[in-house]
Amino acid sequence: MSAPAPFGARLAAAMDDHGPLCVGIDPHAALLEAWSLPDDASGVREFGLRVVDALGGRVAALKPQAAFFERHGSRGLAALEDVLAAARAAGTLTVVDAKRGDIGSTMAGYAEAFLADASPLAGDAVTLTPYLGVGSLRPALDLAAATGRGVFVLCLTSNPEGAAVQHAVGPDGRSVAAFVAAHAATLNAGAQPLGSVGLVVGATVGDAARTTGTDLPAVNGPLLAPGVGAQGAGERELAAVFGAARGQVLASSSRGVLAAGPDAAALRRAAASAAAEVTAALRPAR
Ligand SMILES: O=C(O)c1cc(=O)[nH]c(=O)n1[C@@H]1O[C@H](COP(=O)(O)O)[C@@H](O)[C@H]1O
Repeated sequence: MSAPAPFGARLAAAMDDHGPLCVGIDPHAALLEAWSLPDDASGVREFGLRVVDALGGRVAALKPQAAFFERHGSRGLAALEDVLAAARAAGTLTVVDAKRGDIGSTMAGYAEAFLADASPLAGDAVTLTPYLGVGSLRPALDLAAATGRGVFVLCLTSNPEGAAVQHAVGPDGRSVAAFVAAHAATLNAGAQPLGSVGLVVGATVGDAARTTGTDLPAVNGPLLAPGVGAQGAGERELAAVFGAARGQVLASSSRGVLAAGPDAAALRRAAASAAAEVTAALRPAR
């Protein structure tokens, strides 16, 4: 069997086809109630499958939030596996939002869980946290490269508390965010049209890329931008945060789209409207 195209190339094609929108699958207890689903593993499974059913083949990517499945234990994890399998069958890219990071030897275990071909928890990409050192992520980066998968490493997160860590300046005078971005840039060097080592940069971070000296265009990889919708960011914020890196951005919205459910047609309308908004911001007519 031939090796799959690298994640960056597959994502770039999906963004061209559907617009640069990722819809998060975040089965919060309040949303389960609003969708008349039980707050248990069967509820999160049904929630996820309905989102895939409504939006599979219509958006660039889906991003199940592992936390909301893990809170239901082993049955919740089985539900996440089923949702990932359904998205795969629908031909839609998935980002498993698990935010893992550990010392290298343990990181190899997380990498096997979320990036190995044989793992039922593997999507097309996984979110990673670099705060045990970017070098500690090596097992995940290697396995992602070997299997045609991708990663999104936290860089400038959408929450206000992130700045205290991410804007901090190290002994070499570089901010933590700039250091993480430079690492990704090295790994993505020469990749066409986009590398597979992505970063998370919230759509709510204002001018943080500039003030922290984080060179986003140089990353040459995808930039996952949560914060659209429920956290308040829209067209103006996206354009301001990303500037010359706009073409690399995969904007992400969870509650902003999910609140329209459970009706499939309403979910589709909400996703189409969010996709139009982020497309206007990120891919203005040339
Ligand atoms: O990695 C993420 O996706 C992420 C990073 C970040 O900086 N901020 C952020 O909100 N997220 C995730 O994006 C989703 C945002 O959900 P909404 O605020 O409902 O759109 C949640 O699943 C968060 O965990």
